[in-house]
Amino acid sequence: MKVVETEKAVGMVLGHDITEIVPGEFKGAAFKKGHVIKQEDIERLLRIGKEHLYIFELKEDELHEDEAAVALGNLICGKGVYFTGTKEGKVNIVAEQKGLLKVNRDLLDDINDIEDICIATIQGDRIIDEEVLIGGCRVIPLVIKKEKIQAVEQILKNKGPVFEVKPFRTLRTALIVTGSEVYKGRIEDKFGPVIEKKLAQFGNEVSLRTILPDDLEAIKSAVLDFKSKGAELIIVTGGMSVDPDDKTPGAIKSTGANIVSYGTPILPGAMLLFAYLDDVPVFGLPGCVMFNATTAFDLLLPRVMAGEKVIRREITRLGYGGQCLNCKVCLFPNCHFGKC
Ligand SMILES: Nc1nc2c(c(=O)[nH]1)N[C@H]1C(S)=C(S)[C@@H](COP(=O)(O)OP(=O)(O)OC[C@H]3O[C@@H](n4cnc5c(N)ncnc54)[C@H](O)[C@@H]3O)O[C@H]1N2
Ligand code: MOO
Repeated sequence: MKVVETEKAVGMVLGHDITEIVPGEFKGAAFKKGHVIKQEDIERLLRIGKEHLYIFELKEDELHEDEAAVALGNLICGKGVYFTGTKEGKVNIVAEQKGLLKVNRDLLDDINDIEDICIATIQGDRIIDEEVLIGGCRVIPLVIKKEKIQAVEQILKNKGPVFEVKPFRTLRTALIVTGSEVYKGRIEDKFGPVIEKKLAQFGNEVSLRTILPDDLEAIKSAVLDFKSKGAELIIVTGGMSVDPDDKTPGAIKSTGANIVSYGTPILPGAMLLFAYLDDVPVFGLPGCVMFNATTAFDLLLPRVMAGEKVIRREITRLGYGGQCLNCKVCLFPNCHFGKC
């Protein structure tokens, strides 16, 4: 550490806490060790009686914690994500827009494995609103070797960033409500409104719709017909389990759709079917999606709406964290459900 005249210390790093006492009002650290001295600090420092300061001397190959946090923020934040100014050596990572939060877990782990680097985050693959906190990053010591940040750069090269928020798309959506009891008017359709409400979260609505009895051929024809009419997302409700009248899985299969998963390791929602008819995602939704606040559908729909192709292994992995606790007040997505 070297001694520097206070008036010449702008931009330099304070080497120790500076205590200020104003009788009857204040006693405490006016400036903390590690603070980067600004022009507006000079008068206050002189009023505390500090005409000279101990200053940290950063070597050529070192970065102050504030600079390091900013360098990290620049490296790890991708599209739809920004980071705030530094406070006590840390920056916050925040969503710039509403969308699907993506966190590259492998890159995150590799970076956090570097000693003295810290990135904390919420889990990804969930809806995030604009201006919501995603995480924070910082380095641990007050000064860090530049090579540590260069190591982060190397990890991310051609692979990064760690964080991204993908905007949701508008998809021309078809809804096929099945159930002879609904078709024949014995009961009112309660599934349709639930689906509309869930789609509305993404600014999406139902463009094509029909109500059908539990008839395999009728359901199959409707799926193919809506596909030919330009549906970009097809949702079929009801008839998904094991009763003789449950025709929906067979009907979706008979369209030639590629079944990604029928039987998801998620509760509620085990009877959900997810398929692609060419590139069009097709959901078969069991009755629980109408009844429960949160199900397998809420885990997969955000990814589909962000334009992601969902593969079987990704659904398989959802078993870990796939049991909803059916809390009295549902906090989803701020809970473990679907966070593998
Ligand atoms: N023996 C078994 N029974 C059930 C199983 C099982 O594995 N073995 N799974 C249960 C699970 S889990 C669920 S979830 C439901 C799946 O239900 P489905 O998708 O087959 O639904 P449905 O049988 O068509 O209807 C169930 C129930 O919901 C009413 N419903 C359906 N659609 C509508 C609508 N559009 N509007 C209003 N009400 C609707 C329907 O009338 C029935 O009361 O199966 C469990 N059973
Ligand atoms: O699996 Mo049902 O599809 O859980 O309630």
